Amino acid sequence: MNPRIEMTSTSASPTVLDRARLLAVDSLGVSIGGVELLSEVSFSVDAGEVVGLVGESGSGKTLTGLSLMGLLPGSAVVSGSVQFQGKELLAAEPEELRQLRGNELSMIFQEPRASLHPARPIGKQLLDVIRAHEDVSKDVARARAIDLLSQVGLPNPRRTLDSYTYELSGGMCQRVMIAMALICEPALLIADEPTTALDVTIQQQIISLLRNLAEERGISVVLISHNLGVISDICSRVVTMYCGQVANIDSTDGLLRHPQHPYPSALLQASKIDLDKTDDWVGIGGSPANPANPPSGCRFGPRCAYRRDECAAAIPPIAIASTGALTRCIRHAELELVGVTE
Ligand SMILES: Nc1ncnc2c1ncn2[C@@H]1O[C@H](COP(=O)(O)OP(=O)(O)OP(=O)(O)O)[C@@H](O)[C@H]1O
Repeated sequence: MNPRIEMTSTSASPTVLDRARLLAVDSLGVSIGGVELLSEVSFSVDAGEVVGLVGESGSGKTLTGLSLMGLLPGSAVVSGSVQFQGKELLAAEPEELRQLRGNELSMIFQEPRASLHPARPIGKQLLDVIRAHEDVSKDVARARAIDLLSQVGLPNPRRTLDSYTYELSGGMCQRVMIAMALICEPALLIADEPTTALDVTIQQQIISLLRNLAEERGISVVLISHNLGVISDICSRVVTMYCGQVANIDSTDGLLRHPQHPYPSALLQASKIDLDKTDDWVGIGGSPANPANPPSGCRFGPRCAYRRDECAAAIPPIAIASTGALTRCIRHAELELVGVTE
């Protein structure tokens, strides 16, 4: 069963897309089991751009990624608009989506081992995918697999082809997954916590691999991560999510130095981030709001040090701050929020 699509009248209207704009998400909403897990999610990604998607656990990052891939559970009810290369994905037929996933869109996940078959050599798995996409002989596919594995920096691609996942480290498995994602030469790669399961040195190698893919091959990346060090290393813009909504969108530099929303500011303060290291957000006081029972008005309100009564009156609309950031805070103009202190 495919997710049910409810097109909203505003978002279904044609949008003139910038030539460089690859993805435009407009008022995306996702409900599962009657609970609105994503609402009013809007952001865009340009060609060759690396955009970070950050927020605490349960804020809706993975659901957003899965929505872009058309991989939501069949029980999901989806609304809004997701335009990719000018095409409305939410109205696409399942076969069309499968084609797009096979060619233009790829996603990699936190646990690369879980995405690979434990009892089949890596080479066979790669060859299967290559030959599903390209009508080529086994020998040509094998040569392509070796080339892909060396492109992602695996030192001995021939040996890797004959290896099983248990013989490879987590970092090597993630490189194999990235190689697999590159088979179709995607325009957009969604990387969901791709380094979380890896140790710090390997994290940095995978991140520089993703950066090279964006810089040298023009592949756009949506990087989902808890790790602000990783985000600041590679992303030009950051979408901060809270309780199924976008709280803030800013350039990475703007977010780190002059945040325009109390939520990312609090996260930055709590993390005591050192931009030269890959520190995690350590979390802030209180528990994240539950999308099944969200607070009225601003969803971050109950945890916000700057809360006023009017914050609970209505969900704040997204406003443009003087810095150019987009923020869902009615008080942004009067607050002097602190980012990373140097
Ligand atoms: N299939 C599902 N059915 C019901 N609820 C779901 C489903 N998938 C996700 N959720 C809920 O949707 C919300 C957002 O989940 P999501 O996985 O997108 O968060 P996240 O920001 O990616 O968190 P994490 O960093 O822990 O992966 C959570 O409250 C989660 O429990």
